[in-house]
Amino acid sequence: MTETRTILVADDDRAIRTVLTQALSRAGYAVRATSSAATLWRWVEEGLGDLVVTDVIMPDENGLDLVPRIRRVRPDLRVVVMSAQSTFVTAVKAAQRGAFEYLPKPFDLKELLAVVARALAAPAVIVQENAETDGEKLPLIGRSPAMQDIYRTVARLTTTDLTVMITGESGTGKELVSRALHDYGRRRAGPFIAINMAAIPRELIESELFGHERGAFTGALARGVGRFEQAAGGTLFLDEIGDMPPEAQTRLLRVLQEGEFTTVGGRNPIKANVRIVAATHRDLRQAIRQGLFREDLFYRLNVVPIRLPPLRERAEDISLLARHFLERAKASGLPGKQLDETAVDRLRQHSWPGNARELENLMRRLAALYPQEVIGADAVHAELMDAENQIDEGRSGPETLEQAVERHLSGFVAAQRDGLPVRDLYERVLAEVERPLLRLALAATRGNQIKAAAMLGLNRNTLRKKIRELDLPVVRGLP
Ligand SMILES: Nc1ncnc2c1ncn2[C@@H]1O[C@H](COP(=O)(O)OP(=O)(O)OP(=O)(O)O)[C@@H](O)[C@H]1O
Repeated sequence: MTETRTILVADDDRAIRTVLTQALSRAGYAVRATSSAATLWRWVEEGLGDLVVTDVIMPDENGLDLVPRIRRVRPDLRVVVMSAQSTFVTAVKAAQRGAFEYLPKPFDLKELLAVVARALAAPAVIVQENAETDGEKLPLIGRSPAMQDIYRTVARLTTTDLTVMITGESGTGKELVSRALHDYGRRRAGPFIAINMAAIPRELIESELFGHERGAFTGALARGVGRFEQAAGGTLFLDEIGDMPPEAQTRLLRVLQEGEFTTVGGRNPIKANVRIVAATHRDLRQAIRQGLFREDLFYRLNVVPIRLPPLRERAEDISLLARHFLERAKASGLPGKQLDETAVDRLRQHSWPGNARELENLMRRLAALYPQEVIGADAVHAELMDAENQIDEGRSGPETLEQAVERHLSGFVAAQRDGLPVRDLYERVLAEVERPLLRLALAATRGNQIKAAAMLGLNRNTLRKKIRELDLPVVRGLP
């Protein structure tokens, strides 16, 4: 029989102690629970317990302050921190002080039990205490579960130098997250250097990244220092990595493999000393299938992926963010404004294709243009409509597929509003797109399913299955 493990629980809320004690006992652990940090500390000093689960705010001491002390006297004793103050800074502090895991309250018991099991099973590693970042100013706003997951990941990453790949639509905060990784990470004393692949002429990207020797190309009058060298000791943020030209991709891959680089026109290898954070709004897997992005480079960069959800998937963050942006606008010299509840409701109805950046711009406009101190739904609505009209007018060139689909679907949804309930809409709409797509691919390859599958980037069996499901005619050699 395996020995019973003992969990030490500290929380000043009796209800939480009861629930945790019951759940952990039922799962086969012995439990000791207390409401005070002092008692927890005494147990730890006496050598009791195999794991600590502690709250942050307790009447006599902050649970986070206990973590480094616990780790000093009992480095093997893992600590799980729970907190209702579920902010980015709490998550980072818990990670930096050596907590094994951080659980934002409320959490579900299954999650807690999984964390407890993991903590007890994890091999004993001595977590180095990391120097602390100070300040409570929050770099990232949002309390949605999706953001909590991101805080936890970012917090854990601040104690490592692992390469990170951030994906997300434009304006979701990719640059902000990369800055937080740097500002709260081990390299924060070093530089943070950003380079945007989409903003630099393709032929200059290699020399921008790696530097060049004098005379390496026409116009290279002096030696140029590249971003890799500038970022030494710090973080290099490769923005819009999906837009990197193929030659630069090959060169970057070599740097990641070998840990050193040479300047354009140079011979002597220079040791790379950067933490790389890459970001993209593109679907890189699709770019790989299209032969536009190197798969081997992708795997080198995608060591820890972070996906930033679009704002419409975390509507509960909109009001916090909006108020945060109004504060920022005020700090930059614009008049201070409040939003009333109707304004917040109207904000929640919008789909935010430009994500947090769009919300930030809207808040700045409201602060600058409206005289009243309290902003209501009317002002928000008027500004949203105005921005939409401007986009429509400014739209040049042919309509994109996405726009066409959206136009079509909004008409469809509006027509159904008072009619019968809509069913299976997702399947039906996808079939509408899939059918012409497959038909065209088959026509273009004269019914050759191998070629059509390659063209579509689909597996041959998947294509065959889809042809059957969509009831498409199979014709060979035509037209
Ligand atoms: N969670 C957040 N909390 C506070 N501010 C945010 C948050 N997310 C985004 N912002 C703000 O929104 C703006 C856009 O964010 P950012 O530039 O990081 O987006 P991005 O994903 O890098 O965009 P792009 O892909 O267009 O470069 C910035 O001013 C940023 O400070």
